[in-house]
Amino acid sequence: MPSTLEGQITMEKTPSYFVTNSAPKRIHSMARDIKLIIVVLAFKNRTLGLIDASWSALRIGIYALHLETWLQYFPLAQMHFVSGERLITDPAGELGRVQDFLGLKRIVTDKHFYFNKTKGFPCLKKPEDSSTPRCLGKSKGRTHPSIDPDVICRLHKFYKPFNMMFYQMTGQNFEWELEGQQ
Ligand SMILES: Nc1ncnc2c1ncn2[C@@H]1O[C@H](COP(=O)(O)OS(=O)(=O)O)[C@@H](OP(=O)(O)O)[C@H]1O
Repeated sequence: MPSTLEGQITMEKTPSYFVTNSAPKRIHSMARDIKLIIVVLAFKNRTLGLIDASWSALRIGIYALHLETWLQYFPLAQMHFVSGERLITDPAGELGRVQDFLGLKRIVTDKHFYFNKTKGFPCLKKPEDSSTPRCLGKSKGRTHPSIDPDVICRLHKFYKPFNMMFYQMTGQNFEWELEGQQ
């Protein structure tokens, strides 16, 4: 990782940290004043958990459980939760809140995104290092398999109490119980 200069913010992205029990303690002993950004998504909108209904896949989505571990080391004020659903429907709004959380000026706005019909996702109009629009690669925004409605229903019942707990802990309702979400 390159050195962070005055006025720069170092960012590191490892999705698995949030679900790794040993991560909060180790990260806290390294840097206790960092800000944590966690992207969360209704189970139905995640691919992994649906392809492989193993315990480890199910466990990933029990956000309340993971958050409880993190709260033993970091206060909620140092965390920001990004709605994975809104990141797709309103990327500028969601990134606006991320910039606020990081204490940055809202530089990234609506004018940086457009909806790419072929990709089916928002893409960048003009990335920093190029003058041409850019979408995320093939491994992002994959086609999801269709799932038996009965399995969806059972997963819904499984996650509901954990989601309620998560909304209470974060003070944010991600509305995954609304029809069409989860
Ligand atoms: N703009 C845009 N383009 C493409 N994909 C988008 C976008 N915004 C959010 N998403 C969703 O992000 C999912 C992939 O994210 P990541 O691979 O970074 O997740 S992870 O790091 O592996 O946890 C990816 O999940 P999959 O649909 O399962 O591939 C998308 O649902």
